[in-house]
Parts: sequence; structure tokens; C-alpha cells
Amino acid sequence: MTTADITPTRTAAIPGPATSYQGDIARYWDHEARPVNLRLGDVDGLYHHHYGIGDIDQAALGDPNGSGREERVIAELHRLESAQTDVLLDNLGHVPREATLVDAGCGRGGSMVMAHQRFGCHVEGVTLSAKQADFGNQRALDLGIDGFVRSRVANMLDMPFGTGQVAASWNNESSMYVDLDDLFGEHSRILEVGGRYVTITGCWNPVYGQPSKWVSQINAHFECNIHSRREYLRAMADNRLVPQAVIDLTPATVPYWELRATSSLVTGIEEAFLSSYRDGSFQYVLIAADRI
Ligand SMILES: C[S@@+](CC[C@H](N)C(=O)[O-])C[C@H]1O[C@@H](n2cnc3c(N)ncnc32)[C@H](O)[C@@H]1O
Ligand SMILES: CC(C)=CCC/C(C)=C/COP(=O)(O)OP(=O)(O)O
Ligand SMILES: [Mg+2]
Repeated sequence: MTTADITPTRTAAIPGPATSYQGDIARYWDHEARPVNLRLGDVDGLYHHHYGIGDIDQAALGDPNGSGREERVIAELHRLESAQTDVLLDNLGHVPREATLVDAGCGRGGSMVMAHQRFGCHVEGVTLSAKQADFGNQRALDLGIDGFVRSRVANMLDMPFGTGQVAASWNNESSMYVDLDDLFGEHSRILEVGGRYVTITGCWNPVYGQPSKWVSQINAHFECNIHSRREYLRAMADNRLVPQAVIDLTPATVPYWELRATSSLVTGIEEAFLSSYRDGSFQYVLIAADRI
């Protein structure tokens, strides 16, 4: 009997992580179960691992000391996280029903479901975490959209899609886990010419000088490597991605963090986000680019 005979097909079909770092990140997300993410997702079944934007609806929050306040704060934080996805989808431009979209670093799949509900198209997601992919696929099954929305365990630097096959792709708070030249080279490969790429990300501000202590704290908290704004624009330019919109979402995300800091679901990272947004060392940005 050869080694091939005793190797399970599953092992052969799903290659392991490309690097030890990716193995650590896969484990991180396989074990993640923070109430701030699960309780917000439970509001309407859209599970996000990104942050929120927009003004707080004070009327929806009601009396700060009133009963049911905590549930209302959770619902409001969740509304702002879904509003963030809506802005990302707004920047994809026209998406026909027959298009295929790719969510690189798809998490539990909340953005994918919203994209399908808006455009009626196919949405493919990749994540390093088998737990997240299973979770996203179960949600799609529950919603009866599993024929359109699919998550897979795959490396976004080596995606299981053909060259020029994809109408649009995005990274929603997932680009701080990879080298940007490698990432944009891969998006550029899978996108059709004229296709659209969008990222929403946190980046450090070169005008500040170097990554601040708050940025270092966020990196340590999530085991990620936040890039500078300059790195994004350079790596896009080097990989046939021409920015059509660069939007500073920092003022729009501050109310989310202020509200989150008052909730019972704080995780301890709120001060780092608020301080770095306020001292100008860190920015929350959207970049939409066309593949030329
Ligand atoms: C902060 S979560 C964002 C999830 C999702 N985009 C959202 O908005 O809810 C980061 C995601 O990036 C994924 N990720 C990190 N590095 C990756 C890689 N090299 N290939 C694929 N996914 C990766 C993680 O598995 C995780 O799902
Ligand atoms: C903007 C930056 C730098 C993001 C880093 C990536 C990240 C971990 C995003 C949020 O995930 P999450 O929703 O799981 O985090 P939390 O538990 O804090 O809500
Ligand atoms: Mg979250």
C-alpha cells in the first residue's frame, strides 16, 4: 500500500495553510465566538466580522436608563455594521444577475448574503477558517440561497477561480492579513478587464509618521499587520487596479465606536480604535478600483 492509498480524499481536496502564519489565523477564526459578533448577528441572521458606519439613531436607542436598552444598543450596532456593507456594495457599480462576485476573506458570510439579496447574482467566498465556511454555508442553506452563495476554505492569495472570470471582488476588513502586492495581483488575475474591486479597511496614516502605539495594539489584538494608506495605493497601481473612489470613512465610524464603548459587549479594543482615529494615526477607508 502506498501513502496515496491511505491519504483521505478530503485531505487531498483541501490543501493546508500556505504558511505557519495562515495556520495561526485559521485557528484564530475557528475558535472565535465573541458575543459582540454572535449577539449582533442573531438580530437578523446576518453575521459580520467588520465594524459599523453612520449616525446613531438616538430615538431607536430610547431612554439610557430604560428597560431593554441593551437589546436596542445591540440592534443599533448591528444596523451600522450592515450599513457598512451597503456602502461597500454601492461601490461595486452595476452587477448583472448572471455575474459572479468574490468575497476575499468572507468571515461568516454576512456581506455575501447581502450581495446576493441586492443583485440576485452568484457570490463566492474564501476564508482560512473551516468553521466560518461551514457557518456561512449553513446560513445560505437555511435561507434557501445555497445555489447562489458559497463559502470555501481557500487562500485569498491563490483563489480557486479562473483568470478573468469574476465581475467584481472585495476585501471587507481582511486585507491586513496578507501582503498587498500578492493580494492585488491575485484580484487582478481573477477580475475581468473593466471589473471592479472594493476594499474597506483600516490603514495607518503616513502623515502621522509611523504606526502609532494604538495601531500596534490593534495588530497584536487581532494578530494582523495593518498597512499604510500609501501601501494600498502603490500596490493597486502596480497591479492594474486604478482607484475610482477613495473615501475616508473615519468620521462615519467614530459614532459606532463611541456607542460600542458604552455597551456590555466591549472587548477591550475600543480605546485603541477611538484614540487612533482621534489622533489621526489610523484611518478607516474605502477604495474602489477598476481593473484595467
Ligand atoms: C475580520 S474578518 C472579516 C470577515 C468578513 N469580510 C466580514 O466583513 O464579515 C477577516 C477574515 O479574513 C480571512 N482571512 C485572513 N487571511 C486570509 C487568507 N490568506 N485567505 C483567505 N481568508 C483570509 C479570515 O479567515 C477571516 O474570515
Ligand atoms: C479595521 C481593522 C484594523 C480590522 C482588523 C480586522 C478585524 C479583526 C475586524 C473585525 O472583526 P470582528 O468583528 O471579529 O472584531 P470584534 O470582535 O472586535 O467585533
Ligand atoms: Mg465585530
